[in-house]
Amino acid sequence: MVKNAKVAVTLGDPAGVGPEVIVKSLAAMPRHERRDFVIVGNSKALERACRTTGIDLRFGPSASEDGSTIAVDEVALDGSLPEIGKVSPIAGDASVRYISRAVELAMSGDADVIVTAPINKEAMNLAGHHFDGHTGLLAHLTGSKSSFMLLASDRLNTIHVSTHVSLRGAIERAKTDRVIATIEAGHNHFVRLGKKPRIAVAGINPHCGENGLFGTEDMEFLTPAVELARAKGIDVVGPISADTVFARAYNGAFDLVIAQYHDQGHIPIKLVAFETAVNVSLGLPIDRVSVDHGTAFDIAGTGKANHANMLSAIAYAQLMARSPRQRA
Ligand SMILES: NC(=O)c1ccc[n+]([C@@H]2O[C@H](COP(=O)([O-])OP(=O)(O)OC[C@H]3O[C@@H](n4cnc5c(N)ncnc54)[C@H](O)[C@@H]3O)[C@@H](O)[C@H]2O)c1
Ligand SMILES: N[C@H](C(=O)O)[C@H](O)COP(=O)(O)O
Repeated sequence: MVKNAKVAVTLGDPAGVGPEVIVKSLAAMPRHERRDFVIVGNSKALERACRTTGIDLRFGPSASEDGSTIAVDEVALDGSLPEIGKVSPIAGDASVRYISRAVELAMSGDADVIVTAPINKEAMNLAGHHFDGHTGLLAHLTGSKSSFMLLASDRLNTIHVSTHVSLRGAIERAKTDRVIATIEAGHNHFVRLGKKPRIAVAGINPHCGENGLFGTEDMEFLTPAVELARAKGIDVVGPISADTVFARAYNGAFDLVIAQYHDQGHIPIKLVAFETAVNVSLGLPIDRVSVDHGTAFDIAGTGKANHANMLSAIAYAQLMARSPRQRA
């Protein structure tokens, strides 16, 4: 068991609210706990966030014993510090290189877990890094065949069969094999955290297609996936109509809902737990937890960004670091 988990926190897009929520979170924790963190990014961006928020923190290449200096693993910007609140390829490129460096730390054992501040996907793609977000990029960097996005909160958890694709693409992806793989990834995660989860699969069509009246995908692909997963000993039911399954889970009937596409799972979670829900990447050889909000360019540089979500991500990351992975 890891005692004091070493947490690598990536800065996110330096033009967004990432640096602000990081410095606010560090300032909110007892000084000695700051020794467990290394920020992967640029001190200049952190210092700017300190000025914005009126926070007094010191950064250096390594943490001091008493936690008064916070460790920064410097990743040089390819240009000057990007302007706050603007999409920029320099910021997009930097945000990818922070993640890449954090993966090196995690793969080598120099970090137990990665916590990520938000990146801007437009900026990342403008810089020539053609990924759909952290989840796909992390799969690429770790040589993983697939990765899954879990959104976790106190009363509602949902893992997605697909995420950053068009609705048309999502329907194409909601096939039996992929649904089973998603059920298994979610199941294994909960088992790792010490719980045998009760899982519900959300239908893809209105009322699960109503026996083919509104589409046949539920009976063709989702019902067999549930049957096959049950045969593997997983406590899973469905498909259940997506308009009610999240409310039932929120009220305690299920520990995890399998969402068929991005917004099906994201809307309910962000509605009930925008401040506290965290985004967890599953199916990778390393652990990564993130805030569930984005770069919020509309408020970046104002000091208004709420850091509660970053604190939740850090707490969930520490929980994962204390929970050993199951051997295959
Ligand atoms: N973890 C991530 O890296 C992540 C997550 C979500 C979105 N994104 C990316 O962020 C960019 C902007 O996305 P968006 O505009 O759809 O969503 P967003 O979460 O950045 O903003 C949505 C709304 O929530 C507010 N908000 C967000 N974070 C807040 C905070 N900490 N405190 C107070 N208010 C906050 C914003 O001001 C805005 O009004 C996109 O490129 C998107 O892909 C990244
Ligand atoms: N859909 C994610 C969310 O809202 O939390 C977000 O875009 C981040 O995705 P990645 O973790 O793949 O960057």
